[in-house]
Amino acid sequence: MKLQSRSPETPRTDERAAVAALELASISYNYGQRKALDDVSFSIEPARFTVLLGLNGAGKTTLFSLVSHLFSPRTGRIRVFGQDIDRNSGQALRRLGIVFQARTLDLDLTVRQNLLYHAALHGIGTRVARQRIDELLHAIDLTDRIEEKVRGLSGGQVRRVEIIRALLHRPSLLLLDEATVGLDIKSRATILKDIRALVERDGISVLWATHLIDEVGQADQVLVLDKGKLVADGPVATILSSTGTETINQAFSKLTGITDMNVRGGRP
Ligand SMILES: Nc1ncnc2c1ncn2[C@@H]1O[C@H](COP(=O)(O)OP(=O)(O)OP(=O)(O)O)[C@@H](O)[C@H]1O
Repeated sequence: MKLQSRSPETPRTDERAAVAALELASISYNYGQRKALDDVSFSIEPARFTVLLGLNGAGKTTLFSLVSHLFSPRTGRIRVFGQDIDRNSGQALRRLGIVFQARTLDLDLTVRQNLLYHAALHGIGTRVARQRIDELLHAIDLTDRIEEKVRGLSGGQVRRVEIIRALLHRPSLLLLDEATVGLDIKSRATILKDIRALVERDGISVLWATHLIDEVGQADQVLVLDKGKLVADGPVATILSSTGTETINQAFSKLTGITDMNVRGGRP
């Protein structure tokens, strides 16, 4: 069920003027015989915080791997700010920053070394890189750890370094895959607050993948993915009214058929 349906006669003037930050059209993906994504279509608005909500195995990581061009879909089309990920992959990927679920920093390098290395891979000169690293460390409150080896940081601090790394080339769209998984409540709240500030302050578009319903804010756009299918797409209020529910927790249960699973802070 797609909740944000729009009749053909509804005016689309605003949408024609604004290019979607991310647009997926009829994306399907199989691992052998297993269907991981089934005809998924949606678009997300620029400068919005959009939550991609789905249980483990729903297809969130597969979707991120397709958007970041690690995998190629056999069907459909993906555009980042209007740039087709297959035809103009360089331009599309330049606008994209990604924090994957798996941790990929070099544990034996310092925070600064990791960040400078990544900046060099993106062709950012050392002087500019140092300046951006300092700005981001300050914004994300990690300045005092810059000369420390990553091995010595907490899980939450490692995540924040990964977020800084994903922002170094100044992407317009940031994708985060279960960025708070395994972290304590305080670290989760800090990271979520920092990412929401990026949207408010800098106008960055964010796609935040999670299975934790309490990370959804009342003003967010929400995509609900269930067993590879998009089952809801819209603002929280629209999803509640379309499902006849009062909370996003109830709406999610109704849409996915789950009843008593813990999706409020632990792994379901
Ligand atoms: N490399 C793979 N080979 C075969 N099947 C896979 C592979 N990766 C994922 N899958 C399957 O594809 C489906 C979607 O998995 P995916 O990892 O995209 O979901 P997810 O929502 O990110 O879940 P999680 O939060 O647990 O990572 C699942 O059924 C999963 O078992």
